[in-house]
Amino acid sequence: MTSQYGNLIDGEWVSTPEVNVNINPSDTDDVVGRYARGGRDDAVRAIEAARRAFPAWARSVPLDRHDMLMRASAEVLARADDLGRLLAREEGKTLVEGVGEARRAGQVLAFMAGESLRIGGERIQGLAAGSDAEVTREPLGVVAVITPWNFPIAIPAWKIGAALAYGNCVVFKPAELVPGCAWALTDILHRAGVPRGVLNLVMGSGSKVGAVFAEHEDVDAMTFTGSVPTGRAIAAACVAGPTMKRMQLEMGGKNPLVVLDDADLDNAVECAVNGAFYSAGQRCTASSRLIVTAPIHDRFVNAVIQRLKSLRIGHALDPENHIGPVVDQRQLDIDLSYLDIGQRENARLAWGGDRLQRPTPGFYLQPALFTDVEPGMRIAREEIFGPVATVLKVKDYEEALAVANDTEFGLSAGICTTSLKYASHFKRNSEAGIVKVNQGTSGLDFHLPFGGRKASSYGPREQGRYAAEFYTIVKTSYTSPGQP
Ligand SMILES: NC(=O)C1=CN([C@@H]2O[C@H](COP(=O)(O)OP(=O)(O)OC[C@H]3O[C@@H](n4cnc5c(N)ncnc54)[C@H](OP(=O)(O)O)[C@@H]3O)[C@@H](O)[C@H]2O)C=CC1
Ligand SMILES: O=C(O)CCC(=O)C(=O)O
Repeated sequence: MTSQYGNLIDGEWVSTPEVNVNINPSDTDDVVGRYARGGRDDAVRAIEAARRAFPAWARSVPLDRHDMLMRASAEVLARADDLGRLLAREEGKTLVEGVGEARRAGQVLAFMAGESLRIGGERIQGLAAGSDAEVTREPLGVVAVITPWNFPIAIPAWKIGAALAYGNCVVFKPAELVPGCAWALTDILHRAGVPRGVLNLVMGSGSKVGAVFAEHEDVDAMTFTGSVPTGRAIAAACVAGPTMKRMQLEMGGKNPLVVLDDADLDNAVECAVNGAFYSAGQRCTASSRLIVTAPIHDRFVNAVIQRLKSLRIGHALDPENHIGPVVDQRQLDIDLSYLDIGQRENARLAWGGDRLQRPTPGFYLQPALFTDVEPGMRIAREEIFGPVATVLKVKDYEEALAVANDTEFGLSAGICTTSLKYASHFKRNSEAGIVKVNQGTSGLDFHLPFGGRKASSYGPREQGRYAAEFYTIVKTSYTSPGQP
């Protein structure tokens, strides 16, 4: 049987003999669809098509790029309920989260449409008499987009939207677990008028399609979101060839949420529960380390547990549920192994961690809260990427800050406090790319720069106007009037 949903290469939908069967993690008997599984040859053909399309697309009229992205945005927004449903079905986010993410994808495309009109530069007087300099931005060429499964439509939209807005061609490889949203987004952009070869979708495995994108010399830049080990492997391949590729790598996190004695307890509990457990904790910005000062610790932990007891975990498409399944058996096994590791490290499993049975066969796990966690424990240092959070008790703000920064990661960090002094100090001294005060560490605005420090990120920021730093290359031109 060939695939029902093909790859888009050089403007044509192409099916493949190998098929990726897309399974619903809420109900493994439910087949979402049969998607193409391309190989190395498909990846090369896509890159060649993008290379051929680039000169014309680079010279395209900004208003045409704007209008095309706006048409795509309008369709994504108009179909947000259906796309959100598809997302919930293939990834396991709840319906509310899925629809919210689809809307965000539509909004980000509209923002990037505007960016295609706002690309600007500078004119600076040169040092020599009569010399003027212009600093302008040009597209890079062919950009490879490799995305993870946990934000199946928003991350592709913010990468592809930016790449196209600034005049680049794209070869796109989504995570194999979530081909549905990637296909739908590509189809929308294709019908919105993206010319032949400018956007190519190659669904297939990371080790085949992704590896070709990283190695091929006709790819000029790589934007990747995923795990740290994959990011490092891709980075090595991107610099190994004759032309080193520009890279933007967004990777993992082990994000701290500090809760001080003076915090508004209800708000702190909401930030913690939402940040750590919604989307089944499968966010690189998840609040997986809750760092709590001693006087408020027991009240906070009890309140979090009470809140967790009120959450319904079940089928992602049931609007009554707050948290869906984890994405697949592999992720479930990882989560369960960390529950075991935590208990062997003598942390206390204060709540949850049970494998849940529901009417449909799915990967359901009760949110788990560890207390009595020490900063050196593996559960406090390694990214789990599931509904498992740790509580670390600290003496005071100074210790909280030190523990918050004591990590190889640096994506997002939060603090719950009513003290301006501590909030301001934390904003200045947190070693994270994103700092939130009295807000959860997850849930970011699409018009603001997104990215981390340390092992979490490499290269220029994504999103907002800052995306131009990655997706364009600066040219400096000098002009003298010449002889009169
Ligand atoms: N910082 C951020 O912005 C975010 C980071 N993440 C991180 O992503 C991880 C979870 O996502 P997950 O999809 O499992 O991450 P992976 O790193 O496993 O995969 C990410 C993407 O890379 C592809 N890939 C895998 N191997 C290679 C390779 N050798 N060459 C090129 N591409 C390859 C995957 O393809 P395939 O599907 O075939 O495996 C997938 O499309 C978490 O660690 C999380 O923290 C997630 C979202 C946001
Ligand atoms: O938290 C967000 O809004 C999105 C960030 C993201 O991409 C992630 O957490 O995986």
